[in-house]
Amino acid sequence: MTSQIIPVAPFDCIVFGGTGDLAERKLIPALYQRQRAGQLSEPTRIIGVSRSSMSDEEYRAFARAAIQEHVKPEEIDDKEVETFLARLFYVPVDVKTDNGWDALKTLIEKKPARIRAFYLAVSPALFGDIASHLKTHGLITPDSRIIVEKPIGRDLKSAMDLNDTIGKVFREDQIFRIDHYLGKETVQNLMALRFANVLYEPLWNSAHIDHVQITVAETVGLEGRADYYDKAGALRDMVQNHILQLVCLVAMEPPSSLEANAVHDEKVKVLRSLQPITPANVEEYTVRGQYRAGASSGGPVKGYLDELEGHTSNTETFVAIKAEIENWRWAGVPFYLRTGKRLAARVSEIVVTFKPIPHSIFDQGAGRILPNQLVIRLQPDEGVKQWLMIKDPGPGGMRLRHVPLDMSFAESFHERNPDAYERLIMDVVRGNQTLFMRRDEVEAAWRWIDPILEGWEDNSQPTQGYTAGTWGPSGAIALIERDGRTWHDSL
Ligand SMILES: NC(=O)C1=CN([C@@H]2O[C@H](COP(=O)(O)OP(=O)(O)OC[C@H]3O[C@@H](n4cnc5c(N)ncnc54)[C@H](OP(=O)(O)O)[C@@H]3O)[C@@H](O)[C@H]2O)C=CC1
Ligand SMILES: O=C1O[C@H](COP(=O)(O)O)[C@@H](O)[C@H](O)[C@H]1O
Repeated sequence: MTSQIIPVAPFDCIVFGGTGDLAERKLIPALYQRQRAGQLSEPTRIIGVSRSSMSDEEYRAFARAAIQEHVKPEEIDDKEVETFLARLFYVPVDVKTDNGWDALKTLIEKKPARIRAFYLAVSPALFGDIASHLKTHGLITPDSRIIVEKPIGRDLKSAMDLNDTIGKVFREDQIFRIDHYLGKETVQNLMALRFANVLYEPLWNSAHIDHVQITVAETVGLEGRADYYDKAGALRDMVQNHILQLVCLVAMEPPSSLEANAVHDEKVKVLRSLQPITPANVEEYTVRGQYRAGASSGGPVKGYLDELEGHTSNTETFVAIKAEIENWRWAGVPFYLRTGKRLAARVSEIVVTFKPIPHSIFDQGAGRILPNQLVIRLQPDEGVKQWLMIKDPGPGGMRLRHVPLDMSFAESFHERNPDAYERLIMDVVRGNQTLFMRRDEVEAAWRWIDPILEGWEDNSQPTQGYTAGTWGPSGAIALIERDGRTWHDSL
């Protein structure tokens, strides 16, 4: 069975940074896929903006190459590509100056769609210039939206400044702060699993759950992003946003509806309930790592410092944290979080481990009774596995076995799984904020992250080396093993 695609209202998507990496790898392919799915209606336009001098035709050639490079060959339909490219326009603007804005305004107002989405795919340092020029040139209509990418700040103060800057020009309901993890299929399935079944909710608390693990492991290294990454590190790059958003979705109370504010309210409560990690206990609760030369599936790989070509750096490419949520539902249930680059496998998953049974009626010959586990796999092989104990089939007496009830989405559903950006951009056009971050969420996340950063700095906490292609530094293993638990084997 295929789900029905409902076209969205026509819109103008003005992509600042239209020639950058994000536009090339994610935004143009995502918009093309929505064209192919029949979701774009006339007269939707995509207007690329950056400093480079380029004609519309040259921008269309850039977009054609982006589609060829980043869309699977079997998903490239020449007719749809041509229809899509005809929607593309380009205006050179240096957003720091007044140059180019009049030309942009003329183009937008020539055949304006009611909905305008300004996508800021540029450095956050340019957000203020863009917002104020949009205002002074009268480009913001009541139906305009602005889409901002992470990083939203590098600490609480800078995040508040950025939010203030944008908030001077756009209403909160017009601001769409993207966290692409929220657009991933399985992340939304987590909501379905929790709130569309009666099975889990009665068990979803400290009486029945022993602990939760969230792993976001990557095999890639710096990928040419040293300038950004070395100033950010894994805590700012992945934990402040993606991982804390996953924590929120696992831990939040049932919202009264899927309406955006109802969901945001519950997520903010989780973030505010996170037990602070302070300079006094940061070494006990966190581990920082940095990869050294090693191997990946593609062969030998350089260490982080080699990739920086001679700079010294204490930036973490790996972080593990034991987080605790101080509320009735979760008191005493640790959330072990880990993320890193150049790890042993690319895998993102949430593992909920239930408590052991209170008493066994089986004799020793039945084997070990392992706790039930719910494994929600975000990527690759999206799906959910519920691990249970069952009897080994056959006449050989009572032997127990740990087996998964396996719901692999790829096997269960044969539809193409849209990329997170496809879903999120369409939600922007629909004006649906549910899968975006509200201002207070971003700031509450920084409020928890800032003392960790301060603690690392105050204690000069060094990064522990780990060999590329492994699961991170030994300290990360010790972090969980000293609580008598182990990391879930994600392979
Ligand atoms: N790449 C990714 O996968 C992700 C990126 N992000 C965020 O998105 C943003 C963009 O990232 P990315 O695409 O990688 O960056 P790039 O450096 O690849 O692209 C930057 C873009 O901004 C344009 N630009 C720079 N200065 C100006 C200016 N003064 N006026 C107008 N345009 C300008 C550049 O074009 P030109 O030089 O021609 O002006 C280019 O199109 C960053 O904030 C990044 O952190 C977030 C998540 C993922
Ligand atoms: O936001 C980011 O996410 C990517 C990982 O995203 P995924 O969808 O491929 O899991 C990460 O590589 C990057 O450093 C970070 O900025």
